[in-house]
Amino acid sequence: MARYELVKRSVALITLTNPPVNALSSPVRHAIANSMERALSDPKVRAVVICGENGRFCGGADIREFAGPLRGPPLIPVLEAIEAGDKPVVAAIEGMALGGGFELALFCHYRIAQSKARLGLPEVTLGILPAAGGTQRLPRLIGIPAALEMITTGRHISAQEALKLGIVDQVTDQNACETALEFALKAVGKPLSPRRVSTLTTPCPPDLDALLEAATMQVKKKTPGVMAPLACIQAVRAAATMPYSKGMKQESELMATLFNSGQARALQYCFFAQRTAGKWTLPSGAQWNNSKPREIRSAAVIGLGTMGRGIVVSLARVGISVIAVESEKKLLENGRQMVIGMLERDAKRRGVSASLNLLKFTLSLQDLKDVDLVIEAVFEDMALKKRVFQELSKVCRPGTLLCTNTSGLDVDALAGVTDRPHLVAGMHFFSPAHVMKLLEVVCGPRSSSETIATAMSLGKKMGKVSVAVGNCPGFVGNRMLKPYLDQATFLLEEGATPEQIDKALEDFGFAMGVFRMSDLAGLDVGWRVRKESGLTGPDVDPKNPPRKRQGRRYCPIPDMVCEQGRFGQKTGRGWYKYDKPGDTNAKPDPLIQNLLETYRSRYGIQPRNISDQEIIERCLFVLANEGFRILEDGMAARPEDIDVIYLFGYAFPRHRGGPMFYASMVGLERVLERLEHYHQAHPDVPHLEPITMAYTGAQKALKSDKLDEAQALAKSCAGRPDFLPCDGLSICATHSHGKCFKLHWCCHLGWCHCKYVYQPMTNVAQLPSTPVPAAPSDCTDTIDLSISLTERFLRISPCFLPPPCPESPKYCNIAELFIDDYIVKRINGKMCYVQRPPIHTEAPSTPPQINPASLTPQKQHTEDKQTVEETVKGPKMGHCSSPSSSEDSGINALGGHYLESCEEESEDELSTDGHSSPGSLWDQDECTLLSPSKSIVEIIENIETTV
Ligand SMILES: CC(C)(COP(=O)(O)OP(=O)(O)OC[C@H]1O[C@@H](n2cnc3c(N)ncnc32)[C@H](O)[C@@H]1OP(=O)(O)O)[C@@H](O)C(=O)NCCC(=O)NCCSC(=O)/C=C/CCCCCCCCCCCCC(=O)O
Repeated sequence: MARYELVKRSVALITLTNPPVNALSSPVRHAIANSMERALSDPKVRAVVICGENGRFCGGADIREFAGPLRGPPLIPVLEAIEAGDKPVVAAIEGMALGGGFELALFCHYRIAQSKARLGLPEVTLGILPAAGGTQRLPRLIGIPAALEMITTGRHISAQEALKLGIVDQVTDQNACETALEFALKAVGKPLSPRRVSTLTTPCPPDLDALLEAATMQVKKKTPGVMAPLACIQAVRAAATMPYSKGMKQESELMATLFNSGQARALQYCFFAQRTAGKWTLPSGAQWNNSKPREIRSAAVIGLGTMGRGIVVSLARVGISVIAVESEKKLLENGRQMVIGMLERDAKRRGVSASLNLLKFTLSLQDLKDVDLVIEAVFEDMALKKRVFQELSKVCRPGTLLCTNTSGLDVDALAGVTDRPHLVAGMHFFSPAHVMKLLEVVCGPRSSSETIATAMSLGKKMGKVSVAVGNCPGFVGNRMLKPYLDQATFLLEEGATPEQIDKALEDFGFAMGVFRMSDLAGLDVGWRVRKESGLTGPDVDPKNPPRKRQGRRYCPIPDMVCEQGRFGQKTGRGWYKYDKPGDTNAKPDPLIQNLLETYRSRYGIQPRNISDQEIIERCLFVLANEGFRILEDGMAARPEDIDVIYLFGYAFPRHRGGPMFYASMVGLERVLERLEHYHQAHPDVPHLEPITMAYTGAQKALKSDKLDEAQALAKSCAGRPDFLPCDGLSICATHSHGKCFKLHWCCHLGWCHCKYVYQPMTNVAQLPSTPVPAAPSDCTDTIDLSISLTERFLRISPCFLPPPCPESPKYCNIAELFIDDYIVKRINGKMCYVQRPPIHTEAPSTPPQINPASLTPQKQHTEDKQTVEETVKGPKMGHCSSPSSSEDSGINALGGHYLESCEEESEDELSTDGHSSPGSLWDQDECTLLSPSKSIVEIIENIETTV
């Protein structure tokens, strides 16, 4: 965790060794403390240099540690020992010094930075503040205004800026460590007192109050409702007005408030969710670490509208040569000028030269024959896109990847008109494409893993946050947007105003409410989509437009607004009025108020007072509900992906974590209950129907496939602030992923989290129960299973049919379950919770014979799975096509049963062994995840129990 060396015979070199970012985990803090003690007590040592391995000084505190009880030596005393020592300590900063890493450097007496290094205090972005003295030391070093800016924004600065501000003493183009060693030797003998930042007086500007007040106003405007920046300002005030020790106390009190807040939890979740999204995974088993992307050197973009232009800029500025295609000379010329202007402005801003030489503009698709990848960005019209893809198929060399920038059309239908469906994928950019960070990479059923890997890697190269999604109308983001918009307009019908709804959403944290956002985006876009999908158009009676269309509630008000030529900001009128077209200052419009009143009286709707709570619940719970449907349909791999899409594509407030995380913070049972309540009030709005009530068991992948992915996911969740090991008191009825299943991590409010199902956990205390009749003492029908339950599901369960007991007991259950007093079983297609009898005897017997080869954990493609299952010795399950049947049935949070895919009479158990501790599991390698453990299976006769 830290290496200690004596170099140049008199300098102690302490190297932090905690890849990938040398975070200050407990062992690292230990190692620093020990190394410093050793250096200070060794008479040979005259100076100390601290650096980080692999060219990275330190990425700060280990954020994963924030999730659990704080262990190990506290950071501040460890750092104080550095400053207090009587030997000069020099920080050699390469790569980055962030957060606690930067604070570590501030405790050193000198700082040397490599010229490419970045420094900063990003804690505020994690919902906390720099609580290892950062808020007290930085103002003392560089003054209040500069420190305030760095601390409240979390901005990373360059080494040069750090030098200018007086944070570092020297910047070098050479190796920072070598330079620091030389520097340290020269510092020996010089007085250390002036180098101790804690002893400095904060330069206090005369207008301190005004400065802090202005900063407060700015923060409130920029991040309304977010606590951490405000706490940062208070801490910085303490640096200016209090002695160091009191300021430190204030800093730690403010930290304590933030540390346990939901906002901190949400923001830390966002940090990890963003990184998790890059680790894409497909139902086929292909994923980020087993699929190789192609290198893309040349690309083409078809269509130079707003989207096409943004995509060209995004490609060219990362060094990819681009051929831009338009259909008409005038459009091409217009597009060329705009693209060049955009690239020049972008280059100026970044202080580099514009890469105009990478661009070529053409009217001919023939010019695309040699490019590596094409992104089609023509008008959102399926027939047009199909023509383009047919043409591309003829023109481009056989290996060229063909991507479409559609916002919701069927990518597979486009793939189908080409000669290379496996090389077709969607790349859904968000407008403006050179600014917006989100990219949805749409995987069609025929897209190859190489195609997806290439699109994901290209997105990353372009600086996008790329998320792999499935191919369904609207993909993930726009599919969820529809029910959200619907709720907003239904609320208008029922009595709310656009201002009221927007205010509630803005108070929640959105930068813009739904109606202001729609005005900005343009109302005509949605109108056209509704016309194309047959929801509105000339056939609709304009005087009396029906409020139910295509079998569900429909609000015609948006169409009526468009019919008046009100398309939003661009026309100067929309849901609001603007002083002139293009203006952004939205003002309530009495004409809209009028329209709403007339509408309501025409349909006999009695307007009612609608609370902000109802607005938030209906708009946001329906969003999460659709998210759960998307997970269920397998169109997103995990809730993090959905949240990342909403954070980066739809400006969901980051301190709320995203719609899925927010729902879990509210409490999923509460969300379900409210959805049910609203659905009862509005039964003609299917999107309000809670997902667990509508569960259909859509995933059909083989069980072994699911388990592999669940394992990988569970492993990746270990130690994260938003996921905790199962408390053992709750169970997931569908999966029976109890704590002993070794696969299960639940989100902090009790939802079973795995790739395929996101199921509520039920507290055992709330489970209905039926006592189990005592097993006969001479029980011969008990089998000792010397394999883990995971393996049993994967390989062994066929052995249990027909049951080994000649008397053919009707029901099977596993005695050692994940919850002490309960067993879970499926009886006649129903999940039952059965209470264990008070005294229980186990009679081990011979384990079933297993083909050892079949126990090797395998990640394989679907075709291979059959082979594995065929190697299992023993009779096959007669009643259920795969051992995955447990995934297809269960009991939901509201106690309702839903159908399973097995036959009605099937009787198999759903349970786990009882011996795992998730905490220790993740240290093991992939193979031991499936290593055998003991479990007892009992066959119990004739239990009459239903729930
Ligand atoms: C710029 C980066 C560092 C690197 O970027 P990049 O190269 O692109 O790599 P990434 O993909 O981002 O990251 C690679 C992997 O590393 C993981 N990672 C990165 N940083 C950390 C970290 N700091 N901790 C843990 N893990 C980290 C990342 O997840 C990737 O993992 P994986 O490959 O996906 O598995 C970039 O990563 C970056 O920006 N990192 C974050 C930098 C940051 O924000 N640092 C600040 C951290 S917070 C901090 O330092 C706080 C300091 C104050 C400490 C004070 C402690 C006192 C606590 C007491 C509280 C008392 C309250 C008690 C109240 C009570 O209950 O009573």
